[in-house]
Amino acid sequence: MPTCAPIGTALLTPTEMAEADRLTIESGISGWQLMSAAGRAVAGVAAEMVALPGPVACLAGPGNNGGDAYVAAANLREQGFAVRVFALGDPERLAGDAAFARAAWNAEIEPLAAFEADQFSLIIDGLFGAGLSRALDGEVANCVERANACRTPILSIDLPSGVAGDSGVVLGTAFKARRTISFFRAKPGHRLEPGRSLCGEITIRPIGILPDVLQTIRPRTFDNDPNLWGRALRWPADAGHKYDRGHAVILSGGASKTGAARLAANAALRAGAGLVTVFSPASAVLVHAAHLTAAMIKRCEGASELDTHLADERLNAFVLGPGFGVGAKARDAARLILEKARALVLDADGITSYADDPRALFALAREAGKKASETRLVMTPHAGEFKRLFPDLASSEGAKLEQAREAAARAHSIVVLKGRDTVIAEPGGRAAINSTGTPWLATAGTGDVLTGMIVAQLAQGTPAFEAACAGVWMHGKAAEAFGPGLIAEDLAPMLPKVFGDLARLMDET
Ligand SMILES: NC(=O)C1=CN([C@@H]2O[C@H](COP(=O)(O)OP(=O)(O)OC[C@H]3O[C@@H](n4cnc5c(N)ncnc54)[C@H](OP(=O)(O)O)[C@@H]3O)[C@@H](O)[C@H]2O)[C@H](O)CC1
Ligand SMILES: [K+]
Repeated sequence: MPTCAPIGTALLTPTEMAEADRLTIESGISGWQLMSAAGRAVAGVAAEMVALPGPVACLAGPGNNGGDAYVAAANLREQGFAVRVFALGDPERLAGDAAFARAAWNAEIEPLAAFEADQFSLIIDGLFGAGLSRALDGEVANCVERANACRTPILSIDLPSGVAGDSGVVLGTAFKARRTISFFRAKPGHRLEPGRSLCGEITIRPIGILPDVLQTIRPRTFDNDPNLWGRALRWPADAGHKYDRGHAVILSGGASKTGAARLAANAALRAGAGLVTVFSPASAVLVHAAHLTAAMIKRCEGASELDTHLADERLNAFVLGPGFGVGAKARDAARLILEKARALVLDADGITSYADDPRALFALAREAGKKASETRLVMTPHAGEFKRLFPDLASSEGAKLEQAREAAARAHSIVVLKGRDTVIAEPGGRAAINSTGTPWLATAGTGDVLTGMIVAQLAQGTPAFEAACAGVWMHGKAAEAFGPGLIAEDLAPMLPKVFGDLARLMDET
């Protein structure tokens, strides 16, 4: 099995980043050194975006984000660019490192009201970064809207001003940047929508903060990439056989709703489950038989037949929901599977079946987890399904990361809250934000395929959080590999390429 770096790529909230600064400064590197490095890095990216002599506008706010902008302005001037600085508030009131930075600029500072966006070849946004504390309004909001309305490219320092670093939520209004440069590690706001889209291309540069500080900070949020879960992923053993790779079961709906189960079944096989069986009502067995080849089919009419089949302990991971139908039959199936502490991916109708009594599901998940000493339930809701089980959490606007985290703790399960910025959260508080995928994934049946990719990892014995993360990542990578024109059936055939790339990536790390 390939090996991979043990820790994930951490995403730091503004509070954690401030702690990283503090610990670094404590170790002997000054705040001014950090700001100088940050400002120089900003100037470097700016010089990639605009030809000499510019002109370049630097917008400087009242805190250290503004400090970075003054350093960048001075550096660009040294390179020969024509630079004008526009400040929000009274620059005489800047304190600490930002006051040093203003002194280093040592030239005219104009008020923000004098800034005219269309007179420049580049705008550097140094109004607010990690210290954003409230909605943009008045003069600042007006300036942002004027800049967004013209075609001048914007380079944002740390975050587009107006985007909250911990959630990606827009407070009032925000710059729409062509590029964003941030330092040391990215923040959740760089990955979560709408922040992610407003950042444009993101560059993360080291500025002298020592990675060791992460041992003290112990971040809980990560990029969903193989650094996080690669070591935990099961690969076929050299002398292994198919039973070593688990037996996944997909529960099918009735005769007119069988496609979803087959999408999941084929994806589960391609994603590495040793065996896959579709449990089908009698009325749908022949429909499946006409389409399935490597996947097996077994009649399963209802609770008592399912109970009988569950006596076979090799059936270790299940998908329930896609095309299954909403109601007591789904609840009975989920209960039987979780009572036997088998791994369960619950999606679509399976989730909706618990809309009236989510706590019954959470209790089953808690007991299954206790019995197996590991999380057994993975839920894969989109925003609408999430709201059915967690109406109170869904009403807290925009804070997707915290919603998923809270839901996972409450439901004793892995919650995969889907979207362009899918969040995967576990009950213990660890969460990952996914960035793979393309807009073409917004098409019928792709969610069914995702359940197959996750159940395949569960069947092989990968722990539930890592199984969900890996499934989500692969799903996105498969879409990227296929490109435009994608439909759900195209995803599983891309997995051989995705696994090949993954193996190479992990060999390199
Ligand atoms: N390790 C690093 O990443 C480093 C980053 N650096 C840069 O520092 C900033 C963070 O600096 P900070 O001073 O903490 O915060 P900001 O500059 O982002 O903003 C704080 C000031 O802005 C005022 N504020 C906040 N929101 C608004 C608003 N909506 N309207 C008006 N004014 C606002 C805030 O006022 P308060 O009243 O809330 O106090 C502050 O005055 C980081 O983003 C990086 O760019 C360092 O250079 C080096 C290390
Ligand atoms: K900014």
